[in-house]
Amino acid sequence: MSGHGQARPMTSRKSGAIKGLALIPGDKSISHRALIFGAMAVGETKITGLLEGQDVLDTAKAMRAFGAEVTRHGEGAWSVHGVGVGGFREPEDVIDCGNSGTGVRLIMGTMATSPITATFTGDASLRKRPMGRVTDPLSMFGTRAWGRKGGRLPMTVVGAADPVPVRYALPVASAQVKSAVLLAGLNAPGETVVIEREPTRDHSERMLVGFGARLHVEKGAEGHIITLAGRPELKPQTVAVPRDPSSAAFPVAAALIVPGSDISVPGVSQNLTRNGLYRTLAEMGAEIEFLNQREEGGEPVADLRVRFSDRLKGIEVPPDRAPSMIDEYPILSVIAAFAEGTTVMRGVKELRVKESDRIDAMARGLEACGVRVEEDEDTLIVHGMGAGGVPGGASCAVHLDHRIAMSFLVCGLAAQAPVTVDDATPIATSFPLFEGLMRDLGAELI
Ligand SMILES: O=C(O)C1=C[C@@H](OP(=O)(O)O)[C@@H](O)[C@H](O)C1
Ligand SMILES: C=C(OP(=O)(O)O)C(=O)O
Repeated sequence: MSGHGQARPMTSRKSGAIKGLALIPGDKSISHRALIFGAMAVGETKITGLLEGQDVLDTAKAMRAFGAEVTRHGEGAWSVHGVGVGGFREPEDVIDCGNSGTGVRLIMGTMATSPITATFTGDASLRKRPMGRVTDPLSMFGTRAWGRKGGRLPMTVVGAADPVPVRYALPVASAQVKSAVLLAGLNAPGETVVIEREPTRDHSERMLVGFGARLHVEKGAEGHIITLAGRPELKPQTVAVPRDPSSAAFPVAAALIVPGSDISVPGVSQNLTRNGLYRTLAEMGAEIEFLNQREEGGEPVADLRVRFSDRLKGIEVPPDRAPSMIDEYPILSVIAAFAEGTTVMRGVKELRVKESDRIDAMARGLEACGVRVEEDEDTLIVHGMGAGGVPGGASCAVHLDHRIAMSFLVCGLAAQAPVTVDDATPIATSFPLFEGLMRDLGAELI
């Protein structure tokens, strides 16, 4: 959906207690991967709990364009008839990944070692994001790519006809780059090795093993050394997608800051490479219980019980925790505004290359809401005003960024005066049920 429709402003205002059961949709990262790995397997992969957000729907469309048969059977129930590793056909038209960095980067990796050419584009947000971080390592396989200045979309990628395997140490902590290189390595002969100094979300590694690839991870002085044997036959799987901890963060935050709240959020992934926000909230004194901890669909999950927490305290978030909560800094900065004391978030410069510059978007919006904020290239500092202490009464710019929109709408539920976002439509990329789910819990969204 590279054409962005009409902006739809939305306002949230001080609400009564947030109460009830919050059934969060499927994890976005795992949903993209279920479709892509399913397309690389021989036979039929069955998926339940797939996130039907626009980002994932764009990946489904792309997989069809490369030759896989992708079918929706009912809500969250999908199947993919894969074409096998190296079986992608050349798409007849431009691949439009909409708003999704994960979609475009993983798909570029997947086609990079097949003798086909594809041109990728996206919406105005995605066209600003750097693709060189993916096309640089892909060039080591023999792939060529031409894009706009600064390695921006639209970009044409010519897959390597005769790929060679690669050994690559990630210069940024990015699961998208790691996954793109591993996906390219699937169709290269020999062993492809990716080294990551700081661990990032490990869904690709877990799922590749599940689909039958030979992949192992060693923990050495350099970090994680991930070795993948090329040209496996991937076997179709049944994938049960767990609920998304990044989406869960929004109703969780609302419950923490709105007086009297008490919600249950069942089956949320607590994968250690994803649950940094929840560890941080525990340190801030949030009243969250992690009940019935168990495994579902190969992921550790827990049922969360979250209550209003009037004594949240600001903390220093350890910078090495950043990769495990990278998408949660916008909502954490809202929670921090309702805490007592200062919350310091360092080592977060990757936030500047997301759907928007998230440090800038949060700093400007929080300031407009009356919160004192400091920032530098790699840091965001929020001076908390305590429970009920945020004035609000502002209009915040979303910059085509779903997480910025949801963060400020949550802020308005506990601020003294309503908060408006200039465009709520991007929320549909990751959490199309947000508005209805939040209203059912008692949130006043207008
Ligand atoms: O691999 C993934 O599914 C994702 C990785 C992260 O991006 P980076 O790899 O750019 O850190 C994250 O921000 C994004 O929402 C999803
Ligand atoms: C950064 C995000 O997604 P992507 O990179 O896939 O656009 C996100 O969902 O917060």
